[in-house]
Amino acid sequence: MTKTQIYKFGGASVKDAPAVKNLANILRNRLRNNFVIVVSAMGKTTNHLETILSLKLTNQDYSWNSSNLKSYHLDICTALFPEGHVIFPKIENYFILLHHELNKPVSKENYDEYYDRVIGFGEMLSSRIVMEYLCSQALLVLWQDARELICTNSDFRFAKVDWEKTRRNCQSQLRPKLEQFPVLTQGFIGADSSGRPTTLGREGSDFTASILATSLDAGSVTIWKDVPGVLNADPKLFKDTKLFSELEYQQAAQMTYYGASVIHPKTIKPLANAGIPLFVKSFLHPEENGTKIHKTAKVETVPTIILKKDQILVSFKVTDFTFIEEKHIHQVYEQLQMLKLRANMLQTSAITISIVVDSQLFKLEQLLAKLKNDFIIRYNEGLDLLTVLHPKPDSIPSLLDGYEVLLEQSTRNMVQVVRRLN
Ligand SMILES: Nc1ncnc2c1ncn2[C@@H]1O[C@H](COP(=O)(O)OP(=O)(O)O)[C@@H](O)[C@H]1O
Ligand SMILES: N[C@@H](CC(=O)OP(=O)(O)O)C(=O)O
Repeated sequence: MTKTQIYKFGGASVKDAPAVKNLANILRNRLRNNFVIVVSAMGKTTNHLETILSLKLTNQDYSWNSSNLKSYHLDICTALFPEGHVIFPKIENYFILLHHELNKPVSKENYDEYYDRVIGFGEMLSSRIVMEYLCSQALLVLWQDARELICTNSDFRFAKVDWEKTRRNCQSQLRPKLEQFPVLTQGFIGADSSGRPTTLGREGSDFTASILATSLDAGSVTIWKDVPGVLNADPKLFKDTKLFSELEYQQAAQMTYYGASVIHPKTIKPLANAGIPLFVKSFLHPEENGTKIHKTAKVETVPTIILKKDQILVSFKVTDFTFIEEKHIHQVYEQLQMLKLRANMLQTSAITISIVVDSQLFKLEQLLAKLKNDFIIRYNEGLDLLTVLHPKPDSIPSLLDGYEVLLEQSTRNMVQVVRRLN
């Protein structure tokens, strides 16, 4: 049997009815057996579910938000299906289940588990709609609940994959189906060993494609995006970007590590280990080659700009007239780990440790509470972290025009700057 091929379609590629039709057109001449399709929630559904969750958490009314979300999905269905189609009661049913979950109590203590029970509804809705539409177009696919495949620990919202169990599930449950029909499943979601829903971290559907690929010894993974492939900067933020036709696994992984959001950072390593190529292609121009990420001797040295927004710069100053030692860094990192926060940048001086972290619900206040007795802590919110790989002398100044620089760090191959709009 030929090797499995995996296609992943993210939120932008299923954001409305024309997008779903376009997805079907992409599959029309490409679909065959031994084919897995991974879909994310439609458009910005996950963000909307997060809004509903935070309204619920703060005892505010979310009925307007949830009825909007329902109308959004029903409007897409109205444009795709004839009246009376089975999809309509299915969507109604998902929203009944969603409200059932939302009627349960939530607190800061059970928030992460609660979040994972609710947030996966986006992927459930999307995968049902896409599956029904493909079948209505004579593109027969089987629907698979990803929570029966992707086995994780119970680290809710940031669950870690149990690779052995996931591989066993894929081989025993998915492989026999794939011999008959292509299978469509959800990205981003999994379940722990007790069957409780978990998620792999925001934007984790790319990672799902990679997990399934390694568990099935796939031939390739293709992720379909609204850009021509991987570029040397986000084209929505920067002009005159350049497409990489190919990238070495490590170079692509490095870009994602610093925040190039076109690929989820965990996606590449499993594929690199298994030698499975990753294609990033445009769903708007599917005939174009896009970017191939694979084992290659080619080293790209084009200046590459990565911008992470909504960053917080936190500085910890020792209080006892000593200097910064390893134990202080350890203390800060220990708390970051407990809070599942990553330092996107770290700088130490004689008496201060400065870190840059993503802005995340509750996290800053928890970090401050834990460390306020040992350090004088100051922070600045709403910052940009700019990383330039392979910078040229003229790469940086224009990026700082109109900005104040709060922190800067450079090596031979990289410059990182924390900036704030003047
Ligand atoms: N270096 C880059 N090359 C291409 N796109 C990038 C890059 N960095 C960021 N992006 C952004 O990534 C987006 C695609 O990723 P994403 O929105 O997560 O897709 P989806 O959710 O549909 O899977 C693009 O629209 C683009 O704005
Ligand atoms: N829907 C989830 C998972 C995901 O990966 O989505 P996308 O493929 O649209 O980035 C999220 O928005 O986080």
